[in-house]
Amino acid sequence: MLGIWTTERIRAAEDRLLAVTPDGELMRRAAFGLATQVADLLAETTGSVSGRRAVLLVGSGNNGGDALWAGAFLRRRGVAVSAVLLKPEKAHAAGLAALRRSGGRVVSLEDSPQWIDRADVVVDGIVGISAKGPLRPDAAKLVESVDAPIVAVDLPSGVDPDTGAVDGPHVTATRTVTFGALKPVHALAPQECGEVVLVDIGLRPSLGEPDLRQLELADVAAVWPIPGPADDKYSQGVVGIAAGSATYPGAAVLASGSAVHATAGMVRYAGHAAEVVRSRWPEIVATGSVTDAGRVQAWVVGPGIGTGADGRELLRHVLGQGVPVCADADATTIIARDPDVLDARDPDTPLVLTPHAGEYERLMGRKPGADRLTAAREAAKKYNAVVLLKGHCTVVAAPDGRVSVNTPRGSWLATAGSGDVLTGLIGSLLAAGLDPWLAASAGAQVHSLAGALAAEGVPTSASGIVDAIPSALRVVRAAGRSS
Ligand SMILES: NC(=O)C1=CN([C@@H]2O[C@H](COP(=O)(O)OP(=O)(O)OC[C@H]3O[C@@H](n4cnc5c(N)ncnc54)[C@H](OP(=O)(O)O)[C@@H]3O)[C@@H](O)[C@H]2O)[C@@H](O)CC1
Ligand SMILES: [K+]
Repeated sequence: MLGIWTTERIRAAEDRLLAVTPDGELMRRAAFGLATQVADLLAETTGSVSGRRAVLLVGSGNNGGDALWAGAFLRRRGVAVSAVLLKPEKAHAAGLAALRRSGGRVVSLEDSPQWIDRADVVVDGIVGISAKGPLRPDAAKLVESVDAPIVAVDLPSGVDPDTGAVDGPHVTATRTVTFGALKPVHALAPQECGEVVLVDIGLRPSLGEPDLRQLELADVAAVWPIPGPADDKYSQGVVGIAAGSATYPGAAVLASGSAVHATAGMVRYAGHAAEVVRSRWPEIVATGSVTDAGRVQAWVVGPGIGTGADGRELLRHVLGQGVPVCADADATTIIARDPDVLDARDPDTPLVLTPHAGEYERLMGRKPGADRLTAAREAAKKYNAVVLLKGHCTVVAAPDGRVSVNTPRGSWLATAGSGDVLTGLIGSLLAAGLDPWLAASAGAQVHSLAGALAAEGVPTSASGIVDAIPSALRVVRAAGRSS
């Protein structure tokens, strides 16, 4: 599991480490790692390093200092380096001196276009973890004129370090080289960061527990229930699906199919779409009502059940069964309109809510806003539930403060019915007894992997995502074996 720390925590850890490290040492470690990555990118994109041209965009802080020191290291490898200083009077003095000693050139803002035009690579050292807001006009103009691949120092300038929010001009990097630890921006703004490379500068022991986590496929493999010799259909978990209606059976078919593929456990369906579900998935035991569904170890409730009195009663019944519940779609709306429905739930019974931004607004009375980590955390606290906040990056917060982020593999999940598939996955994992935060986090990973595999570069459908779940699980298992 990858750990991610907020900039406040990073800064505190850096201060502790700086106090016991010779002056300038951390920056030189960071800059050496940066220079190596810039040289590697030059080799990859042009076939050589020596004789190539790098332009450094240098802001007024230590981020610019990293770029200047890296420029000095690149000179040793024969790269022609020019630095454009956005605020010459505030440029990092030691870094600038090192660059000058190494034979690097400093060019004025006015002269910069001719150097930027001829650059093989541009290094973005405009601003790092002290960034506030989008790029300022002078920096924005420079960045706009760049055609060469950009290596971002620590993070792409103009993107918020703690939320990944983009609210105006910013850098879109080919590669981002960060130091000491991952920051939220790296998980929340994958398109702006490009490939993220972490350079070790010895910070990890000073950091403590991460603020945010990102599951790797090997983590998913470690928790995903795979039947062993002693397992039967019950020990893998029996999941109940209360979804869909006679008029709209699609949600029922998708959530049920997803559950069928997710684990080897048994799937029960209860609702008005029983006929359709049975004919599509003969392995499912389908009945007309949740009251005669039989024993289940977790419920999926919500997609397509409607938001009227029947839907409300259905939700109440399911919440009162003392087993984990994943409440989605219409169930979220019912809870938002009538939170008393949650009285049916024993507070110790795990509940997973899976709102998109609109449902979040209904639940919380406000939009999630740019800080989606805090938004998800607050909803998790308020509802004493695991909250999976959908969006380009899916954030999963638990009431105990744990948060994970699932960085997408493209935009393939933006298709009708995709959410029903996710709910089915999470429900199956809950039935298998997984911790609800892990169930939601692992479900989101497999969902996005199945989406990418189903799409293979062209738009796919929710049914396509269901069909790709076995392939996604094979990829997950392979990652588990090779880790
Ligand atoms: N500490 C360490 O040991 C290590 C630190 N390291 C490195 O230091 C970096 C942090 O450096 P930092 O704290 O000096 O600030 P940094 O991010 O460079 O910003 C500087 C100034 O930029 C300005 N500015 C703000 N917003 C802006 C915007 N939108 N657009 C344009 N400009 C903007 C604002 O100044 P102003 O112009 O307002 O005076 C702000 O004060 C970190 O990311 C890592 O790269 C590594 O070397 C490892 C060791
Ligand atoms: K930067």
